[in-house]
Amino acid sequence: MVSSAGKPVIGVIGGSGVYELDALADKRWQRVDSPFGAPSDELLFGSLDGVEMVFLPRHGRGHRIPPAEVNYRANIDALKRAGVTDIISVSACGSFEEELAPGTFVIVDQFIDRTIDRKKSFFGTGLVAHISMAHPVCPRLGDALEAAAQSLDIPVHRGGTYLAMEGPQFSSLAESRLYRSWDCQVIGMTNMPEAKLAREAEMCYATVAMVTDYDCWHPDHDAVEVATIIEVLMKNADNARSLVKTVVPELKQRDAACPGGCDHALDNALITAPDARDPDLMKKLDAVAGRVL
Ligand SMILES: CSC[C@H]1O[C@H](OP(=O)(O)O)[C@H](O)[C@@H]1O
Ligand SMILES: Nc1ncnc2[nH]cnc12
Repeated sequence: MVSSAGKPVIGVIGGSGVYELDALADKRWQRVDSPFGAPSDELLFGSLDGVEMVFLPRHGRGHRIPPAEVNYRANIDALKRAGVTDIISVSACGSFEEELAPGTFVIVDQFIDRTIDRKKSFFGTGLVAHISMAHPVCPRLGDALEAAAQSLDIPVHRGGTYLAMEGPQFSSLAESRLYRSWDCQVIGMTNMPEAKLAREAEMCYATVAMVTDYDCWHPDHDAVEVATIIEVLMKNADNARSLVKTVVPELKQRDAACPGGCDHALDNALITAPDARDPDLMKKLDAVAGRVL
């Protein structure tokens, strides 16, 4: 089993507007099957500065899949099967704070999950697991992303809460105000259950939430529309590409296991007695939970 103390394999999940990773050398798209169904697309394998990389467009090439229909379990399972140790999630988001203007990259550190119609766990009847989500973002990945953004002079903000909404419709004004009153900093539709599943799969996970709009609460800005998001994303695409190119070499060598314990998340999580476990489910979990099964 791959350990995050050794050589990392960096996965990038590309959100809206990010459907390729041009910078990769020796690129090849390859199908990876998962017992949890079909991932959003083939995986793009390659390397960057000698580091093995795997890219997956979250909504598929051409943006075919809406946020609630993304098979998050298949995506995370496929990345795990591909050997990925660390996931950088690149996501568009709306901002709830004046200071987090469009173009800002927010390295969030918390999530509130308001999604309602998604499969949120690899585990279930026959093998029950309860992992900790107290600190859902990998501190080592977050540090590296923050430092890389600073070195590139990209406006970056460390920390903040990402409200994951169900969508696909954007929020009403009342909802937008409610989330602001909850002290959320940004909003999107995809990072949950993605972050939960990455943790269950013992992978380091961090989000670069790229602010594209002020949702609909700001008196001086129009309510968010897809056209605005794409316009801002196009302007930020170079920054996103540069960030990935800069951060990956920094993640190359590591002397220790994940300081946040992401790579041992299942150590104390399984509660089902060994003789009560479902062999079929255990088989499906060979990649996600193989280390502890
Ligand atoms: C294209 S507008 C809304 C869409 O954009 C964000 O997607 P992603 O997180 O994959 O960048 C947002 O969450 C919505 O899914
Ligand atoms: N305002 C917003 N709400 C939800 N998802 C988004 N993605 C980008 N902007 C968004």
